[in-house]
Amino acid sequence: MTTRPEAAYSHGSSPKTALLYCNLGTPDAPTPAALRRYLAQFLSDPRVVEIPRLIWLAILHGIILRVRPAKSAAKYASVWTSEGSPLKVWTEKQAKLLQGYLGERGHAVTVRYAMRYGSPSIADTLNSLRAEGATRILVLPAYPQYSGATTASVVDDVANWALRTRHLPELRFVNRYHDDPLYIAALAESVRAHWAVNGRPERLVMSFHGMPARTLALGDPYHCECLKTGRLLAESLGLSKAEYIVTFQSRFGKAKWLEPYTEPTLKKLAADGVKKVAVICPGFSADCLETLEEISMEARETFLHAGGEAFSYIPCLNDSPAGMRALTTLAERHLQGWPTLARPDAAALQMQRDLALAAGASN
Ligand SMILES: C=CC1=C(C)c2cc3[nH]c(cc4nc(cc5[nH]c(cc1n2)c(C)c5CCC(=O)O)C(CCC(=O)O)=C4C)c(C)c3C=C
Ligand SMILES: [Fe+2]
Ligand SMILES: [Fe+2]
Repeated sequence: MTTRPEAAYSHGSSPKTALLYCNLGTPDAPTPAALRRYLAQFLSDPRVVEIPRLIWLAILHGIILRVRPAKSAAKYASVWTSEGSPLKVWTEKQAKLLQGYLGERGHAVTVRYAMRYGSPSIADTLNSLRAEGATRILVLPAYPQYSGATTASVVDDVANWALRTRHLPELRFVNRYHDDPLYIAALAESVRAHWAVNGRPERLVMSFHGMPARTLALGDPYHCECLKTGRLLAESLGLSKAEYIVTFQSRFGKAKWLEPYTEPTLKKLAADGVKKVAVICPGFSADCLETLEEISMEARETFLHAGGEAFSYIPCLNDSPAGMRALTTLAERHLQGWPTLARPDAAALQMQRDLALAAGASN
């Protein structure tokens, strides 16, 4: 093992705490070439595609990377903004806000964001944080529900960086926040705000990113955590079992994925006479291709085409104050014991306010 060269150790530097907010990653541009680079890195991750390596690499390079980049690029082009990919724009904004909210609560913490695939990479960002003197780093993956393909893959990447690093910071990881009361309250608030404008639907469809069905039998808690988020959100909104449904989207490949699938469910709802639905994607911390194109464009079209009359999409938490407060309190909980507090009174007061808010929302 060779570690990369690092600055000489200097005595007496004060400890510094940082937070690394990690999201999935996105292509640099909505072009086939950028998509090819992004998909090659993403789909070569053995956490993401768990089929025998040699067979998979032959399929990936022989077929998928020849066909998919152009198709995906066209989809990305339909959601691309003047500032770039929505996922990156939101993730960057969330990291800035998180730094601000933590600061307001009296915490001196440097917050950065990184992407598991593409840029800025986790390794580069960890190197910069170390160069800036970070001695303790809390890694917060932007995934409310744990899965091997997402959360564990972030941990792999950090561990790979650690293998090449001599002077390691103290490291902590957030594994999940699928049942966090403030996260659920933030989702519920976004649904209520949406209903206030668009009216109540006959069904609330909660669509989560899918995973191969076999991962459930292999011990991945993702499916259970999605269902729990769905149940808690429904309880918080006072919805009966008949008024909501949890579904799984973004199936990739021919294998069976977690069911029920989102689009066929919407088709069936329309065929059964349901005229008005609202769709929320609680597993995505920020709007991205999968929500803006697959749900708000494609799934809408499917539902309306099948006889539905009103389809509304409820945006992700993005930079909403309630969502940001949930992330901030989550970070605070995981930072405990690390002396980050410049103003302990401010943090304690805010935490009390948030807990009171969550208690109010769940009543
Ligand atoms: C939120 C959790 C996610 C899980 C679980 C997940 C699993 C997973 N994804 C693929 C394949 C693709 N996903 C793609 C995009 C994408 N996936 C997530 C999140 C999860 N994926 C997000 C947030 C995004 C959007 C990224 C963006 O740039 O906006 C794509 C790329 C797009 C495309 O070509 O369709 C692929 C491919 C697999 C195989 C998988 C399961 C284990
Ligand atoms: Fe995905
Ligand atoms: Fe389950």
